[in-house]
Amino acid sequence: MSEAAVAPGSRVPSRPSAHPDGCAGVRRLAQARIPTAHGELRCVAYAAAGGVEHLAFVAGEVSGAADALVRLHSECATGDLMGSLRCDCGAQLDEALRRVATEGTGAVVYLRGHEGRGIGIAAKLRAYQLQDTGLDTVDANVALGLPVDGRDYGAGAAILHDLGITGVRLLTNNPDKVAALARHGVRVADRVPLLAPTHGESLRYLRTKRSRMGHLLDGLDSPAAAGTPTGPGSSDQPATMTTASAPATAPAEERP
Ligand SMILES: Nc1nc2c(ncn2[C@@H]2O[C@H](COP(=O)(O)OP(=O)(O)OP(=O)(O)O)[C@@H](O)[C@H]2O)c(=O)[nH]1
Ligand SMILES: [Zn+2]
Repeated sequence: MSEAAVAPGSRVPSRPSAHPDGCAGVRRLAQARIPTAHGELRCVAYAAAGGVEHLAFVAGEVSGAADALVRLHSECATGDLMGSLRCDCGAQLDEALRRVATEGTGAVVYLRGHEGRGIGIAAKLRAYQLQDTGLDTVDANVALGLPVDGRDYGAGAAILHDLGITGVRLLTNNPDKVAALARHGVRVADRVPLLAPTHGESLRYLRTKRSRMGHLLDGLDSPAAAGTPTGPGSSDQPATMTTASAPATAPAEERP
């Protein structure tokens, strides 16, 4: 079934990697020490296919690690740079950096070219416009004739390989990301949930990720999250997202 054929409201099928047999090559370009609010990290820049430059922010000595704490973070200019509350990316990135720096070893790999789940920033903005007319994040991509999720993790796997990381504890709520890394030869020893505070606008997006993309997001139905006001102009006070079990009667999935 092609992604364009995803029926509205239905679960998106898992996507096999475009490169099931190996990792896209990357080339190490440069590195430098980067002091951050969470501690000192080493930033390594890589060149990948198509002229894309990825970044790895590394804490401590990871070479030879079989269970390094790792985040593969997809670029999101609106969330990561500008603090958009339409998604949880910015808060997830900050939390991942904090966790890796606190642990003292590990890496946050920042994957450029993943913007908008691979469709690019302009197309993501078009998708946002469609979402403001009622489509959810999956159907908006489909309506544009674009993949629901066009990301490939070959370069990410190659970067881990270059760093000498043989196995990871992966910071993610996305089981497809775990499977994709495994297909690229990275042993995923564990999946570590990465839950960010929810806001009125991101709650709808997160519920779609859970219901249609299989993301493992416990706690979305906790009273704090469910009670968060939604829509433009709503309070931007975060509702803490926890791993508490959901109540028996979950609110309807997002459809404005
Ligand atoms: N096309 C599209 N992309 C989005 C939208 N919201 C966020 N993104 C992009 O989605 C990417 C992040 O993917 P997510 O599905 O939020 O999370 P994930 O990385 O798969 O999973 P986690 O590891 O749990 O964070 C970033 O590149 C964002 O730019 C949206 O509504 N439409
Ligand atoms: Zn985002």
